[in-house]
Amino acid sequence: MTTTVAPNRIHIKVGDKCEVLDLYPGCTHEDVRAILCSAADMVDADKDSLIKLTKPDGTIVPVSPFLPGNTDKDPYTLQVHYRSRGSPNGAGGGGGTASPTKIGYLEAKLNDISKALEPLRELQSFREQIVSFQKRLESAEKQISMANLPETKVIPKAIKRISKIDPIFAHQPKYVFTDETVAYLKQPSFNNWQWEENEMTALMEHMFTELGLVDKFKMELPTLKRFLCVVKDNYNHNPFHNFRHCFCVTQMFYGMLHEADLVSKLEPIDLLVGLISCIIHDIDHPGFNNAYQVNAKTELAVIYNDQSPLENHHCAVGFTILRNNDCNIFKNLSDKEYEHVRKGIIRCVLSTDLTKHGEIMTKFKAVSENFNFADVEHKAQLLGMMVKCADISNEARPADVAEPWLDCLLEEYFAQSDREKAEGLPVAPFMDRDKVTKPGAQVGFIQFVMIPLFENLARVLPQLEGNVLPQIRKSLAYYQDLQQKMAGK
Ligand SMILES: Nc1nc2c(ncn2[C@@H]2O[C@@H]3COP(=O)(O)O[C@H]3[C@H]2O)c(=O)[nH]1
Ligand SMILES: [Mg+2]
Ligand SMILES: [Zn+2]
Repeated sequence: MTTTVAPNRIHIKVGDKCEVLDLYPGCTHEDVRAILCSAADMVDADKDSLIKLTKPDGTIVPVSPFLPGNTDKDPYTLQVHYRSRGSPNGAGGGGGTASPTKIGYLEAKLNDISKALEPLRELQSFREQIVSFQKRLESAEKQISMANLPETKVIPKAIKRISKIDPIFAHQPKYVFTDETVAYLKQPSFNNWQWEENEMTALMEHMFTELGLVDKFKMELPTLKRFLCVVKDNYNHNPFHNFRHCFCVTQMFYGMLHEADLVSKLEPIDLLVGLISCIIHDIDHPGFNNAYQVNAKTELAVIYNDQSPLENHHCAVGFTILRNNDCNIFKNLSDKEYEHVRKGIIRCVLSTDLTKHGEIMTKFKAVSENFNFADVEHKAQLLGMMVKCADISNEARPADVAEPWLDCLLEEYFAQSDREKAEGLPVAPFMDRDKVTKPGAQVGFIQFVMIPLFENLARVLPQLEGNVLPQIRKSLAYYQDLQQKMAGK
């Protein structure tokens, strides 16, 4: 007997027209995006374009293969905005012919641009400092090349990229979040997909204020905003290792702090270490992992002698941004506090290299036997474990939030393995599009990496057994079941 699986039927409104779309089981996040773009006659929209679906009551619906079905009485409204790499903030009219609204839009834009030019003056001296810094670096480089060495840039990209400061940030809209949103932000089930980049930076800014870090460390709000904005601009537009991943990791860390009532058990300085570690932990990720860096003998592998080149780079880029006075949220810390914060952040970010996983797990198991919140070393280990958990926490979220992340991860993995094949480099089986299936990628990862890691952390934070571990076990059961079905059992 054959059974046909019914598609999920959704009704959407694009401008004046109504469309009926069928989403078949097994379709991916990318498939859904492609179907929606074609319904909006914008087949050339790329993965950076913004797709927004709203219910008739204005609620935003996350674009995912799990879109709830609806009827022609309550169609979703679909908007697609082109977003090119050149305009990462995504402003755009979405093409179309010039109309009075379009002219109004252009006029408003013109106003925005002229306003945006004001802070340029403010930034002028900052730029001059960067230029003089760059000159000094260039002369240092020249001295190296005087010895007729090949032209190797010994300076991490970070230092050049910091010039990517966008003067427009100062005129970004002010966001006011509802009580419901700020309470939801503390939940591990928070849905990241409905927020745009500027909204995510504003949510992160809220975390600093809510945790009392702005007051405690006398942070100036414009400096904090600038720091977050520069961090955002220094994340690359990779399928997975992008600013949205940074936001998710930070939000899960923040969620765990609240879930386990750590705000009262840790010192503000510990919260600061954890939060900044999450924020910078994958900054300027090139989309190719450490194995690729080492095998391809890239600049990063050479600079860092094959020792966690990416994690070292993320740290270096983060601290290069912080060194800049206009972004330095640590400027009012005492020397002792700064030293502690820097050491803690370096340790947390380096702990996200999964090749260090076994060692970190064993050490934490030992301290968890008699964990002491007054012990500095114990707390440093706890923070490292929390950042690691947050980093791999996608499957601790509801399925409709987690699954698109798996598509993103596999897209990045496949791009790497394709390149490795083309360059004749070793290919890891878990990245090979000819060998990987979605359940195959998740079952082992959840069973042998995620669950033992979260269970280890739950020895000290038992509250994770309540809201976080059950969802991870549910994801494991889902993928185990899918794996069996695919094997025809
Ligand atoms: N298979 C699998 N790997 C993951 C998942 N989440 C994170 N990872 C991997 O774990 C790594 C942790 O550090 P990174 O974020 O740099 O890169 C991450 C991915 O390579 C997941 O859900 N499934
Ligand atoms: Mg990483
Ligand atoms: Zn990460």
